[in-house]
Amino acid sequence: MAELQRSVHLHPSILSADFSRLGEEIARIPSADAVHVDVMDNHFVPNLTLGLPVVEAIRRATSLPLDIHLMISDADRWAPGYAEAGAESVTFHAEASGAPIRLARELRARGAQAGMALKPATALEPYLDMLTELDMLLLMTVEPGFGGQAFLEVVLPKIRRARQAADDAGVPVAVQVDGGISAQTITAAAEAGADVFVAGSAVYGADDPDAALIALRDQAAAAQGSCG
Ligand SMILES: O=C(CO)[C@H](O)[C@H](O)COP(=O)(O)O
Ligand SMILES: [Co+2]
Repeated sequence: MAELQRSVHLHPSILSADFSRLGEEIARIPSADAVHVDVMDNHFVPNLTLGLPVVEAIRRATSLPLDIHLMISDADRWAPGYAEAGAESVTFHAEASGAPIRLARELRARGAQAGMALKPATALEPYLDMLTELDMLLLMTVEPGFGGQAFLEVVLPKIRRARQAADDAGVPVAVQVDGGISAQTITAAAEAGADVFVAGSAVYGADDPDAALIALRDQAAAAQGSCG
């Protein structure tokens, strides 16, 4: 089957922003396609960030779409609340869900796009037959839990297999990558077939975060165009 028409989306992660003034920090990235919000529970991952009340406050502080990345245990119980809070997409980890198909359907029923994430070492193949249930598949390119880590090139073949499987099946699922995305790594991820890119330190570590995200998005689009 012919490759689906793709576009590039850049989602800055506020994990690398100043949490004491989140509203102002989000106002520095007006060109973002969505704001990536990392929810960590100090159980699924060894770090603690923020939860539903803060996501609700962020929802009020910006008109940008919210891309919620849940790194929490018992996703079946907690994820639907984030859809209710007005997130455009809610991504749960497959490793934290007992019923991923049911959860994806519940997220869609509550008006959010359904995303499912896989840690670097989690196999893709057991989940390929549920791609139609998903709007987005997140392939982690670092171990979840912290920003500023190095991109794991070992995930590149999994990105290629996911893109190939989606294209072969004609499923319009986005393939998101998260972790270590920068000017040094985004071309390889785009060439492998990713189309949604999360970048935390590479955006908020720049003097001009909006210029940085635009440059990253342009770089990914050029890479995608050169291999399409
Ligand atoms: O989910 C995450 C960590 O678990 C973050 O979204 C990710 O690490 C972004 O930060 P950076 O671009 O600095 O790697
Ligand atoms: Co994330």
